[in-house]
Amino acid sequence: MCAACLSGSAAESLALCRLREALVPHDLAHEAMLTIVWHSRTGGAAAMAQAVAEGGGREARLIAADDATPELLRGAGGYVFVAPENLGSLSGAMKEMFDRCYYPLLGRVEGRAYATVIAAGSDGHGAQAQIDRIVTGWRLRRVADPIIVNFAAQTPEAILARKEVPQDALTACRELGEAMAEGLRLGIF
Ligand SMILES: Cc1cc2nc3c(=O)[nH]c(=O)nc-3n(C[C@H](O)[C@H](O)[C@H](O)COP(=O)(O)O)c2cc1C
Repeated sequence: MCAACLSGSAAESLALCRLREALVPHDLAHEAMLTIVWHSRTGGAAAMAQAVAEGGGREARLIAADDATPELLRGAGGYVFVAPENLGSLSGAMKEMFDRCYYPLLGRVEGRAYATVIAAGSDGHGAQAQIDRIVTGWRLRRVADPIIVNFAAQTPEAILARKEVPQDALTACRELGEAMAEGLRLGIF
């Protein structure tokens, strides 16, 4: 079991570990044009990150927020940030990724393309606005409309349950990945 997953209950931690293993099949050393940085606790953002990567095809790579380094992010042509909203803002692991990478990349990724996908229980705009604010410092350019998928999870049971992402949301994520990869490949972004 990886260190990042040791905090929750045993069953929850094991499930998250499997999720991480399943979602990191790509060679992290490959300098892909489209880098999808993701964090997920109950599977919603993870499934959407996977769909973005499928759309992006060979030019896309998935990086779990815990595994993201300034070097890996610097090697990307564009970014899709996929994460849950927690307590009105970005989930802690995703915020930690920005805290860790922000200053090493400041002034080194200006003008690159980005987009966001947020998994939410009832809102999602706080997390999205927080990413927008952070990457304004990096001078990234939003190139696609924000995607927020609301799972109508507001009770503790619903919030802790594994999330099933609706097909139309997965399709939107695949199309986002496809459009971003194509735009980067053609030099439009
Ligand atoms: C501690 C915690 C706080 C949350 N706070 C919010 C919130 O402020 N707004 C919201 O829309 N959803 C909130 N949620 C719900 C999650 O965003 C939702 O369950 C989402 O599906 C989680 O994404 P994931 O399935 O990728 O882990 C919260 C969930 C947790 C565990």
